[in-house]
Amino acid sequence: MFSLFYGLWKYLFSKMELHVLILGIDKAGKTTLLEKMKSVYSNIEGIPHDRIIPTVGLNIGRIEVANSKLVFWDLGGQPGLRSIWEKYYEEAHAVIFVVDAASSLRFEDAKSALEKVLRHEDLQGAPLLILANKQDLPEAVSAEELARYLDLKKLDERVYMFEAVSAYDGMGIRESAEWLVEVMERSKRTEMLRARAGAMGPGP
Ligand SMILES: Nc1nc2c(ncn2[C@@H]2O[C@H](COP(=O)(O)OP(=O)(O)OP(=O)(O)O)[C@@H](O)[C@H]2O)c(=O)[nH]1
Ligand SMILES: [Mg+2]
Repeated sequence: MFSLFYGLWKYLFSKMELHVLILGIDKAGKTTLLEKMKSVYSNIEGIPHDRIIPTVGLNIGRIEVANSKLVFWDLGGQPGLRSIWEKYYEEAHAVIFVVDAASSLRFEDAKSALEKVLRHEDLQGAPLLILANKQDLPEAVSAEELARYLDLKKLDERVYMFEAVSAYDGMGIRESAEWLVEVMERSKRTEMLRARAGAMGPGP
């Protein structure tokens, strides 16, 4: 009997969605990246680059990667909108932080925004994927160079990875999504969020 319930429990949890928060300062390429992810994984063409406008509210994208259902929350990165980010932290299984790797003048702004994200207690233990976006541009720095520029402290206990990507040509997109799924599926944070969702039940 126990194993029957345990099997059902595991089955239900395996069907649960994993929430990925896409953060980064304005113009980093978050929305363009989300559209590219959607087109890579669903074969449906995303919104063309030139029709994407700066995000003010929230864009939601759902994709399935290696049998896991992912829900992406893409928020606006303009300075006045960054205070909204923390409303999503508690429910996020992982964070993608997008950086425009071709705009070295904005690395300092990106670094302080990311440091603030990492200090927030509601994101404790959340795996972090830092993307050096716009690799199709000749001035873009590599993932290793970006890691040196950002020089992040206190990353030791967090599962993280830097990846070079281009939301235009799709470079690094599959590697990024597959890494995320793998780390989220074994993270303690996912276990904790699933247990919490299970304890609250399906609701009325
Ligand atoms: N060359 C190049 N340009 C990109 C890439 N990704 C995004 N862009 C461009 O960068 C600009 C900003 O892209 P968005 O996707 O709107 O950036 P965002 O991070 O969502 O910006 P906010 O919503 O304001 O926070 C647009 O002109 C995009 O076309 C990329 O991989 N390569
Ligand atoms: Mg946007």
